[in-house]
Amino acid sequence: MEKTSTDAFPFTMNSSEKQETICIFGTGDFGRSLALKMLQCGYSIVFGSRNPQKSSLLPNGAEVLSYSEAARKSDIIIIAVHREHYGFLTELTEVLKGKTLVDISNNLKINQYPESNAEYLAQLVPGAHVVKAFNTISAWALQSGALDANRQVFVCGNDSKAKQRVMDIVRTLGLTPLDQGSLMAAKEIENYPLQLFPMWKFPFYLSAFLCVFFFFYCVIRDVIYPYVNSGKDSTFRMAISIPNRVFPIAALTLLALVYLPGVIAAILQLYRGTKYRRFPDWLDHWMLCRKQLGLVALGFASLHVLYTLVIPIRYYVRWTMKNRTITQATAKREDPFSTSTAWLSDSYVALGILGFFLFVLLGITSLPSVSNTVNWREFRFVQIFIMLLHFHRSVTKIASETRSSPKMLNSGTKRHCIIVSFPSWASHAKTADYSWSHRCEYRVKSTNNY
Ligand SMILES: NC(=O)C1=CN([C@@H]2O[C@H](COP(=O)(O)OP(=O)(O)OC[C@H]3O[C@@H](n4cnc5c(N)ncnc54)[C@H](OP(=O)(O)O)[C@@H]3O)[C@@H](O)[C@H]2O)C=CC1
Ligand SMILES: [Cu+2]
Repeated sequence: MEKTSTDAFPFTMNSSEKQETICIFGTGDFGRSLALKMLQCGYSIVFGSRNPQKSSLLPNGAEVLSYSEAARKSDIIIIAVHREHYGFLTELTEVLKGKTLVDISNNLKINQYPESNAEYLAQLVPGAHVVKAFNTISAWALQSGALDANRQVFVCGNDSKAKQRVMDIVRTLGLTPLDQGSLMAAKEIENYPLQLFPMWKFPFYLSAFLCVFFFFYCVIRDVIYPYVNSGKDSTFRMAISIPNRVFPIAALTLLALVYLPGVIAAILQLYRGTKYRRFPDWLDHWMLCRKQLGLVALGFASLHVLYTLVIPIRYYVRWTMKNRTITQATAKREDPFSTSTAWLSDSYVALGILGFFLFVLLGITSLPSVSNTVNWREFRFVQIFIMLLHFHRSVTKIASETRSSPKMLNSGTKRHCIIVSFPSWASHAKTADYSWSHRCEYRVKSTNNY
């Protein structure tokens, strides 16, 4: 075996151990980056290239030969060439017989070809052992050493010996190999890097839609309607009041959507009378992105908390309070302290805090590192508590509203339907900001919207 790398990287090369030579086909970005990394880890590198003389920017210590010459130097060959150019490999079938070919290629689109690139390579060079690896690692990450984000290398292949050798190399490079089984898994591995936040797409679009929809709904209700009705300019509501109503609605809707697919799945299983049948694709996907839905919901809930905390320092709120006090004083009206109202309002806020705390707890327990330490029953326990708190909170809220404004009782029947069907959602949808204490008139009108 040759040792060309010793001069370039004497510090990583232990003279007593003789590292194997690895052949890399293709002197492009990825080939060069991988070679550099391998040289640093003590391997000898032989490049195979169409133009061995013209190749430039190659790492020091690497040798460049023609494809067929390079292939003879090593029995592990990394194919750093795009799939479209694999054609030349058919001429090398004899040389490549019995060797390990590592397919690192990616495609531009998901399921671009009927068979995976690795399986295609195996068809082109029948005598070789094809192993899929490295495709999830980027050339940039290899060069800059920024591998903390993704150290995982999915490896699959039909020949277990060849696969084991590739996994050893992956380990030597300081990466974590994950055995994905036979070459049949290659397709999935190739699709993986093309999926941009695969499980986040649906939650993202859904929450964007919810936000936009409810924002405009609230604008029509709280800005345009009062303007048309009484010429009142309340555009300032678009900064805090309306977002603070939109966020909790979005949070609770998303939270409901976290639990809904489980119920649908259970109903479906009962209806079919078996659990050994696949769910429809939409349900499957929905189930798989529940954690993301939950985390987005938690994000909205946190925003809601922040927006709620600033309420007392808002000019509008301070002005309203001051004005009420002055009006009351000049009219010499009395407003005796009501312990029950104090109780209701305090417990309302307290339940909100506890509900949020448990929501955060649920978010934390759903993180993989934490959920491993929490068993399923403990997880359910936290979830059920959140549900209970949400429910209680909305009931106290409705109770306090009803007390603070006897007029509210008029629409009581309608509201009860809402309470039963969508407890906390409804309570938030109605009034999420301070206005509940001093906009009773207006609220009676708006409640009828639901
Ligand atoms: N860049 C990246 O971050 C990653 C790339 N990959 C995969 O690695 C493979 C190579 O990618 P990358 O290095 O970026 O691509 P480049 O275009 O930079 O390099 C491809 C190399 O293929 C060789 N080649 C052989 N035959 C042909 C041909 N007919 N036409 C053109 N080139 C040919 C060339 O080397 P020569 O001139 O020496 O013959 C060329 O340098 C691809 O399959 C890609 O999907 C995978 C993960 C990440
Ligand atoms: Cu709230």
